[in-house]
Amino acid sequence: MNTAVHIEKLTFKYDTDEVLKDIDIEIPKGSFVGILGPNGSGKTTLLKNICNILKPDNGKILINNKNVSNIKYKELAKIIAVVHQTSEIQFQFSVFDVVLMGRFPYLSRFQSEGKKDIEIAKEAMLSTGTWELRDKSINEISGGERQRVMIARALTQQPQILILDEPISHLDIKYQIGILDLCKKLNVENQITVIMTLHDINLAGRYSDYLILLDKGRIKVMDTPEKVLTQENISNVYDIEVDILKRNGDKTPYIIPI
Ligand SMILES: Nc1ncnc2c1ncn2[C@@H]1O[C@H](COP(=O)(O)OP(=O)(O)OP(=O)(O)O)[C@@H](O)[C@H]1O
Repeated sequence: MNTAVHIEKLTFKYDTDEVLKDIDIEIPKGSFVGILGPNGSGKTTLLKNICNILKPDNGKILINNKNVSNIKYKELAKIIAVVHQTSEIQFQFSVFDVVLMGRFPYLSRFQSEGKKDIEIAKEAMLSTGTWELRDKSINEISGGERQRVMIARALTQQPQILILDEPISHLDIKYQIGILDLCKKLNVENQITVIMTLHDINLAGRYSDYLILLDKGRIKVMDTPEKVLTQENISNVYDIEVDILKRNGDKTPYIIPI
């Protein structure tokens, strides 16, 4: 298998308690992977370990078969782009400048962006519906608009792997579907590996090739949505009773809490 991210025997703790335990995952290149799990189960911590913001206490993470801790910052930024749950930007940058910052891995220290960089940023903004916001200050747009701007910045990095932490949490239903459709299109047409955490189990099932279900820092199961979204798995991990529905001709199960 051609593997984009290979995690071997990873454990991680912030203080004394292990937040991630014995994590073994292989994410195939070009796949769309959804990470599910209750609040505090370790989803964000896992994403931060994958992109080298946090260092594992044990085990290792290979990106394109190279240990992530040995990949230089700018090199890693050409491979992985991350959209965090919250993103503080202190200065009054324009939305366009923030998106253009996504080109930093491709520029040397004092080099400014050229025509090609500006074109790439514009294209990313058009595809995320943020081009109209370009002259506004980044601190004067709504939470949902900001979320789309941060996705545009990540696309401007032209990554091989796109990591998104709750990318649709502030979005209305139209933009939720719009952003997930866009990620799927990038995934299918450009073979970008997409890894995202989501709280919406049904949307995660609908878009993902594989789901990872985390439970108290451990992997309960990683498999296709059909195999992960079972009454047993959901009630064990979330402690709720659910019904499973399937629409005609649709393989993906739908979860309805009882
Ligand atoms: N910076 C930190 N220092 C100490 N503990 C932390 C820190 N960040 C998270 N934790 C703890 O680690 C555990 C996992 O947190 P994490 O944010 O990874 O969970 P999550 O699954 O992403 O949760 P959510 O769905 O609420 O976003 C939680 O118990 C949390 O309290």
